[in-house]
Amino acid sequence: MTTTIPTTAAAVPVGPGLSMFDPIFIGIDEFGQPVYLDVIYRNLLTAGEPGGGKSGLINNICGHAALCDNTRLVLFDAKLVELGPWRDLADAFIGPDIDQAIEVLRRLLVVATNRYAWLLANRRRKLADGDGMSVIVTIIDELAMFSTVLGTKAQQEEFSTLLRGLVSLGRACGMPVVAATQRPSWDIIPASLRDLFGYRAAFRCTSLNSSNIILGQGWAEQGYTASDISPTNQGAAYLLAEGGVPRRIKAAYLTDTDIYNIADYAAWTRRPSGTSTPAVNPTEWEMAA
Ligand SMILES: Nc1ncnc2c1ncn2[C@@H]1O[C@H](COP(=O)(O)OP(=O)(O)OP(=O)(O)O)[C@@H](O)[C@H]1O
Repeated sequence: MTTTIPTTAAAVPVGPGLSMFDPIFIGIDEFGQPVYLDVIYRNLLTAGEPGGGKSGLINNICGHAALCDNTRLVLFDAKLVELGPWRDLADAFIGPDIDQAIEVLRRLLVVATNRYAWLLANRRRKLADGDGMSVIVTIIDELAMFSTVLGTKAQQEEFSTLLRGLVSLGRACGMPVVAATQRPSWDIIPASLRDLFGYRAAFRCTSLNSSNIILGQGWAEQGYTASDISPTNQGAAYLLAEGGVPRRIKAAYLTDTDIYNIADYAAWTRRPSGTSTPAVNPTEWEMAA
């Protein structure tokens, strides 16, 4: 009997074939059922006190996006270490630099505007799987660093205005935004910004008011408050999906080793000889649709 040893594939499919249009697994609910998010059409805001588990949730999204074909990452992390493991496969990785943050947001808005022109020309309202256009996922860890700490007041305001623009435009044109903050207060998350996020995850908060700032006014009074999450129950949160009722979840947790392993594998699948070809030089990345 003759056996044929397959030759090494010239290109390994990403994922394989994983897409941002696929539901993203992020953990389980209180009945042990898996919880999935459709981040492609809904931005995600995650907030809660330090150590509550926000980064865990964000890393689940990053891991999924990193493994997806035709998906690009734009990462903002003033602390560098939270999203740092994914930096090699990101189109842009912005550290504690408000000028760069503003510049990149401006470019993203240009891309979003171009995509709307494309949608209009094609008699469409939103991007769909199969359009062939890349999904650009923007992830911001510690929103407050860019909107209240780094730079001048004018720069912080410009950052916040541009971000508001991207969050409102991005969802229909394949450019979702995921943002996290440790400071659930009105100056960081005004209702006008919060309400643009179709998903909101409230990790442990110190007060009913903080929980309401994330989920929306009135939920704490109805019994849905992240202040009832035990400090030792990291990764537990209330997740609200637009139009629904907050749901208690426990985010899946990736250790640092898991994260680096996924990031390394994803970077390998995205190598120029693979099926997905990122910009050769991140400074020359071409985000236009
Ligand atoms: N889903 C989870 N399951 C079990 N443990 C978790 C989970 N999420 C987080 N933890 C534990 O809690 C610690 C803090 O989590 P994480 O860094 O995600 O919190 P955070 O809210 O992002 O904090 P910070 O705001 O300081 O960045 C982790 O190092 C881990 O030990």
